Order: sequence, then structure tokens, then C-alpha cells
Amino acid sequence: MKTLKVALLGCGNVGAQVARILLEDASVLADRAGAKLELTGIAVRNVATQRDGQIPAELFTTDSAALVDDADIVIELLGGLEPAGELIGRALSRGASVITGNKALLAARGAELSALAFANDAQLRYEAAVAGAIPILRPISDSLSGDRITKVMGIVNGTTNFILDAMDTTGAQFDDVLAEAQALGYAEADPTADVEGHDAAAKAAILASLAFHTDFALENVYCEGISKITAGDVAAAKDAGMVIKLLAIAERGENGIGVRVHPTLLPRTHPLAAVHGAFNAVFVEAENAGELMFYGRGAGGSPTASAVLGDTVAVARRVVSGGPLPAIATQQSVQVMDFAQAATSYAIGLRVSDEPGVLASIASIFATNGVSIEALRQTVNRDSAPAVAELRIVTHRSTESALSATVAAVAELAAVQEVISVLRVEGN
Ligand SMILES: NC(=O)C1=CN([C@@H]2O[C@H](COP(=O)(O)OP(=O)(O)OC[C@H]3O[C@@H](n4cnc5c(N)ncnc54)[C@H](O)[C@@H]3O)[C@@H](O)[C@H]2O)C=CC1
Ligand SMILES: N[C@@H](CC=O)C(=O)O
Ligand code: NA
Repeated sequence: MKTLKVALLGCGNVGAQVARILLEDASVLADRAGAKLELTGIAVRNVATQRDGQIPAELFTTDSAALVDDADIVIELLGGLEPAGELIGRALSRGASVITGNKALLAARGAELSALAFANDAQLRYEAAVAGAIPILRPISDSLSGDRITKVMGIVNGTTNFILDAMDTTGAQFDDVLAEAQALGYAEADPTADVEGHDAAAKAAILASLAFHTDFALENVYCEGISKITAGDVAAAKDAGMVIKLLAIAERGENGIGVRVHPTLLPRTHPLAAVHGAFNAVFVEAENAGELMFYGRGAGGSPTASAVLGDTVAVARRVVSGGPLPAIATQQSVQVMDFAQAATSYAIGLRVSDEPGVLASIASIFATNGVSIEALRQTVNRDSAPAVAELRIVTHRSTESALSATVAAVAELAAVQEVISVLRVEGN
């Protein structure tokens, strides 16, 4: 049986689990791959750091370049743009195949690295980069390649789902839950990437690129994170029978392809509302297949390692069987939908003076901007003097531009004391 040399770059949350599985399950993996997968070394920053005692100490090295130069397969789990990008380029340039979970790098340079792989008869696989353990990239790229995908919508960041879910179910504080998500190995090295939606935006760009056969630039993804979501927003959502989730949405419409990431209100009966903890779920709509849903663990060392090992076995099989790589399909150029044209529905919370004519003047601004109100709930607080009322308004779908103009004009009304929250709504 052939032996393939596997270099592992990084021994953090995911890398350590990949090393464990490569060592523990060596014989099973060899059977499935048709070749022995020999872990030749693990690139780390400091070989003296205390780590899992099951991994032989002699595997650790700080010479990542030498490791890459001797490998048939390189598994990159360092994270960040550099030196990950340079090392992946180095491996592909010499014909070694690469598996990575680095969505930040792929969203920035995925098309370029895929072309480099193809030019050097090497493979580049990255199932772990989107929605952790969930097989989603292969279904989109392979299983649905005979169909036309119209929309991809999902929860693709485990850390933020873990935080929002804990705030919803236990009333926990944002910062405490973030620390727990970090301790459990869900968060990025810099958790700002999770909390501000950048990680989900990178995943959304990758999903859109594969789903719509194009190279969708990260800079064209509209991105809003969850850092401004308060316990009050979560409680108000609960009162209204809704839940707040960070959604990534990529859709093809008449005005082109729009990709956005933002906190979203969902009815509690919506399937995505039932996605708890660090789990992820992705809905795909295709012209002929209809609706599909993929669900599973979106973060964490072992689940993510599962996706990495799946790619490693697939890569090894092809190295063993040989033959030309399938040609890269021509990338279609796309019109990027202006975010102002995206159709959404808003839930708006307002604190207003409880006086005659307030509702009428608010309703008139909605009408002037062509935004239709679907539901309105008013709670009056008579204990305060003068009395104030809290309004919760849900709109029908309209363009972002009309909705934001409406909120801006309403905020200017003298009777409007505060715009408490503005959240987009899906599934209503
Ligand atoms: N943790 C998760 O749930 C998931 C992570 N990923 C991705 O997988 C990759 C790794 O993630 P984690 O293991 O969570 O990160 P981590 O921060 O736990 O591990 C990265 C390791 O690489 C090491 N490292 C960084 N630069 C290095 C260098 N120049 N030389 C040697 N070692 C270096 C760090 O010291 C650290 O030990 C990232 O790209 C991440 O976005 C993807 C899906 C899920
Ligand atoms: N930090 C990411 C890890 C997986 O991609 C997340 O929380 O989803
Ligand atoms: Na995945």
C-alpha cells in the first residue's frame, strides 16, 4: 500500500483533534483512502508548549516550510491570512494537495488558490471552512451541480448561535457566554470575527461563490454582527413569539446576487429557531430540487476535524487513483445586488409620547415611503408622567432603502422619544 506524507500546520482546537484522529484511526483511514496517511510533522509556534501527551513530541516542529516541502498532503489549521496563505501557495506550487478550514483566507483568495491548485495538478479542499462538520460545500458543488440554486440561508457561526441561544434560554449575559464559547473551542482566535459577523460573512461569500458559480467578493457582503443585541431585544423577541439568530443569506434575484449577514428575528416555529447551542443549519433552495436543509455541529475541535479528515481521505483517494483533475467550471460574472434593493421585513421598537395623533403621523410616514405595516402592538405605561407608549411594528417586505428611510423619518418626529430597536425579520 502506498504511503502519503501528511503535514499538519497548527495544533490548536482543530489541529490537535486532526492529529489525534490521524494517529488513532490510522488503519481505518488507510483502508478508506487506499494509502497510509503518515503524519510526518506538526508545525507549531513553540515545541516546548505542554500539549496532549498522546501526540509523540518528535512530531512537533517550528519549521513549517520544511514540513510543507516534504509533504504529499498539507492540512492548514493555523488560521489567519499569513503565513497560512504563503504556506498553502508553497504546497500547491509544488503539486501537494491542501486541506484547510481557513474561511478568512478562502473568502479573500479562494479563486486564486483554486486556480493555483489546478495549474499544479493539486487539490484544494475546504469543507471544514463552512458550517464545521456539516457536509455543505460538496453537496452544493457536486450533488447540486445539475440544478440552479436560487437561495442559501442559514446559521453558519456556532459562537454567535451559542451566545444568542444562551441569552434566550437562560438570560445569560453576553460576555459570560462568549467566554464559555471560547473555552469550548468554538470562537476564532480573535472572537471579534464571530461577534461582528465577519466569520459568517466570509462563509457567506464562499457559499455564494460555489452556489452561484462565481467569485463573490467578501467586500460585497453586507455584514452586521450581534454586538449591539441587548438582553432587552432578546426578551422583546421572546414576548413576540420570536427568536434572534445571526443569519447568512445569499440569494439570486432580478437585480443580481445579494449576500448579507445580520441578526434576524425568526418565528419560534421556524426550523432555524430550533437550532441551539453551537449547532449550524443551512437551507438551500434550488429550482428543481426545491428546499433542502443541512444541520449539524458548526464549530468545535472534533466536529471540524471530521470535515478535515473527510477531505483528507477524498484527496488521498484521488492521489492514489491518479488521472486528470476535473476542469474548473467557467466562473460566471455576476451583477452584485445593491443592498438597498434587498427585500426584507423590519421589526421596529419605538418609545413614543402617549398623545393623540402619534400613531397617525407614524403611519403616514410608512405610507409616504410605500412601506406596509403587517402588525402593530402598543403597550402604554401610565405610571410615567407624561404617559409613554412602547410600539412594536412589523412591516411587510419592502426594500432596505424604503425601510431605512422610514425609520430615519420616524426617528425625527418630536413624539418619538427613542428608536429602541430595528431588526430584520425572516420566515414571517
Ligand atoms: N474552532 C472551530 O470550531 C473551527 C475553526 N475553523 C478554522 O480552523 C482554523 C483553526 O482553528 P482553531 O484550531 O480553532 O484555532 P486555534 O487558534 O485554536 O489554533 C491555531 C493554532 O495555530 C497556531 N499558529 C498560528 N500561527 C502559527 C504559525 N505561524 N506557526 C505555527 N503555529 C501557528 C496557534 O498557536 C494555534 O495553536 C482557523 O482557520 C479557523 O477559522 C473552522 C471551522 C471551525
Ligand atoms: N468560530 C467559528 C468556528 C467555525 O467555523 C464559529 O463559531 O462558527
Ligand atoms: Na462543512
